[in-house]
Amino acid sequence: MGNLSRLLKESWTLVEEHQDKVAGYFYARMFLSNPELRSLFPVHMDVQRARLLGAIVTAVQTLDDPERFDEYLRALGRDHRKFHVGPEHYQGVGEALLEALRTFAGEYWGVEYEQAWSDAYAVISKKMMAGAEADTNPPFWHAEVVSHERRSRDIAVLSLRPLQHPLAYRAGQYVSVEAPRYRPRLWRTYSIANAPRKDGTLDFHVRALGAGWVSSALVRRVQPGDLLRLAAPMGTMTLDRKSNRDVVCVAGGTGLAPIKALVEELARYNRSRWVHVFYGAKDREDLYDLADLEKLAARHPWLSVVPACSEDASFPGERGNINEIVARYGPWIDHDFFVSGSPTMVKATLRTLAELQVPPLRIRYDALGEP
Ligand SMILES: NC(=O)C1=CN([C@@H]2O[C@H](COP(=O)(O)OP(=O)(O)OC[C@H]3O[C@@H](n4cnc5c(N)ncnc54)[C@H](O)[C@@H]3O)[C@@H](O)[C@H]2O)C=CC1
Repeated sequence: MGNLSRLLKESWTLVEEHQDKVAGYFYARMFLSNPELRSLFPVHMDVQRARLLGAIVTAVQTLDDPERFDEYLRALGRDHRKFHVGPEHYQGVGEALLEALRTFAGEYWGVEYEQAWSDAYAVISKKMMAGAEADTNPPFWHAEVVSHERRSRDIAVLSLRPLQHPLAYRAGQYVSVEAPRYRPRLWRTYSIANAPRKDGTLDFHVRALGAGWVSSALVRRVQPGDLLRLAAPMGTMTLDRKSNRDVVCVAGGTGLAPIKALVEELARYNRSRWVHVFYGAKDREDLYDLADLEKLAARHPWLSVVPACSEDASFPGERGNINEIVARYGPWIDHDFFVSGSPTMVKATLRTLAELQVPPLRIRYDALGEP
């Protein structure tokens, strides 16, 4: 580990416990120096708070992996154009960040840490600005809801058509979505659930859960004809066309969305790679897209689908958490992996794959929901 990376990790432990407070302080400071930004960010900042801290933590943790760091930050810069964040704002943001860290780190904060964060922020902001500047797309797209289908009590599949400009993306990527009519200025990320289509339409799989305000509006209130807004595509969970290894996809719940897009993409050109999809849900009602997946498997002999339920004792198929099911079907030493689901599901699956000795470089996942 490099010295900078060590200093960042070390100093982060001083504030880690107070993440919420650091974020609150940071935003208050930033809006004080850039009041014009306040009206563009959500009234309730919780989601954005988590996102900022997630971004910092990811940047800090991936400093040893320059390529991932680079694309992640460029995408973050493009994504922030939706808040009209421009090059003139970055200095004030950096000052607010350092002040927030200094305030909450306590007596162990020192010159070395201050310098490390300042250097890291210089790299971060340069990459974010470069990403934003190179982006010739609009800061966000208006998209019309063309269909809305309830698939279970709290899951819906929506189809959207971007107006005016096409939205170019790669299968497996995700975008921030806003429902201005119902939840103005609140953006949440969702994966695009289909490979790019000629008519430009995009599918989303959404589950309304607890306090998920945007998700509950998307499931329970949004109707065909409504206008939503979408920001720049992000994420690195995409196919490597040069790989000829067989593929294993592990999906938990609506984490199926990007996996479905990848399978559709493979269906356009794949002839030689076996593709195994493990699809986990709590009960059979939650296997909301199984019928579609089975249709795809019937059409493509290289595709197999294994559904599993973790809380449905009479399900006539595999039962258990999806990572355990994957382990039962191995060995998987020579496969490419795609993993998508809740953060705890992703973690559990990564642990299982490590036990199965799958090389980490063959595993793709996006920490969606965290950053
Ligand atoms: N909607 C979207 O576009 C996307 C959603 N996601 C994320 O996927 C998640 C989906 O949530 P739900 O549908 O509520 O799924 P869920 O909580 O009902 O879980 C579905 C399955 O995932 C597995 N699982 C869950 N927790 C686990 C754990 N701790 N260890 C091992 N396996 C576990 C189990 O097999 C379970 O049956 C959300 O966190 C969402 O943020 C991820 C990518 C895209």
